[in-house]
Amino acid sequence: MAQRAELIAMTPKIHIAGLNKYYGQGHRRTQALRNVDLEIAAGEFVTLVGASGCGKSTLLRTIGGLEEYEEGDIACNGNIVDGPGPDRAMVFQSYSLYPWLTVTENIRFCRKLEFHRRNLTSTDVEIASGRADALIALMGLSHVADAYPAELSGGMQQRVAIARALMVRPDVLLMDEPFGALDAQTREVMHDLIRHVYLLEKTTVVFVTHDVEEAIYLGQRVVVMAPHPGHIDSIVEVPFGAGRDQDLKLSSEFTALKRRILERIRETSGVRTDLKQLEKLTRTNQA
Ligand SMILES: Nc1ncnc2c1ncn2[C@@H]1O[C@H](COP(=O)(O)OP(=O)(O)OP(=O)(O)O)[C@@H](O)[C@H]1O
Repeated sequence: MAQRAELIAMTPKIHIAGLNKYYGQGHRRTQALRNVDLEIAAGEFVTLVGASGCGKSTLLRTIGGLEEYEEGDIACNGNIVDGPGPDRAMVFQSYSLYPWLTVTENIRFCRKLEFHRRNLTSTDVEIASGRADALIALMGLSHVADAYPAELSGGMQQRVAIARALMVRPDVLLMDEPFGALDAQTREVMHDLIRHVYLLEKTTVVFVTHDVEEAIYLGQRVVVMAPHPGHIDSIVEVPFGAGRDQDLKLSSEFTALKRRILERIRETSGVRTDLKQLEKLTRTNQA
């Protein structure tokens, strides 16, 4: 099997070089990302972790074309990213479904818009309907296909949002803390579901999370980001193969990796220093 470096050389799905990103103007201008270099191969599952404010969402949104960038390059399939496109679908923590449409209608909706735009034929529409039905089955939504979002649990709503994102057969699925609002049990189910879908659809996935366990369980590589300004601190290869189950999280190899990444996030977040300063301040005030 080809090594990752060879894969990237053959098919660099996402290429990021020298990316600097700023927010605001004048004296309010702040740098959110500094000199980010990252290459992601076709079919890779990469997770982004790091302390709050280190630029995970900014990086993801910039890849998605939702944020402009001033310096550096981002390319998807060799094409410079200068806005959103059907090659990159996004899934957010909030499900952002259309409340007045059923599950099936939500999933078909954006594809319908595309048909209108591109003036496609009824055969294309039929093919899309088949795709929608397949995704509904794949995501375990068949029994709620005619329900409205308000009638579904959070986990179910997120399944609909993922199915909708997959509807356009994106090359890259960009996920911003998609399971952040779900309870622990539902998250576990969603982890196994998203891995199953990923292996089946062979999509490239970039996934932002606060949860290091989630990042290791899902990813082939974990990109650890650090703040002030946001940058890539290190990239950790996950040594586990495609066949993963929940018991993996209990293995010593998994917990050691988790400890290593958590330690790195603590080191780079500055929280430890802040606590020390706070202790010092408290002692001074008490003296
Ligand atoms: N629209 C915006 N305008 C100005 N500054 C912003 C904006 N969005 C993000 N920032 C700043 O950019 C930096 C990176 O934010 P970002 O949300 O990307 O970090 P994050 O790692 O995703 O954080 P979290 O884990 O808390 O969601 C932060 O300092 C944040 O305050």
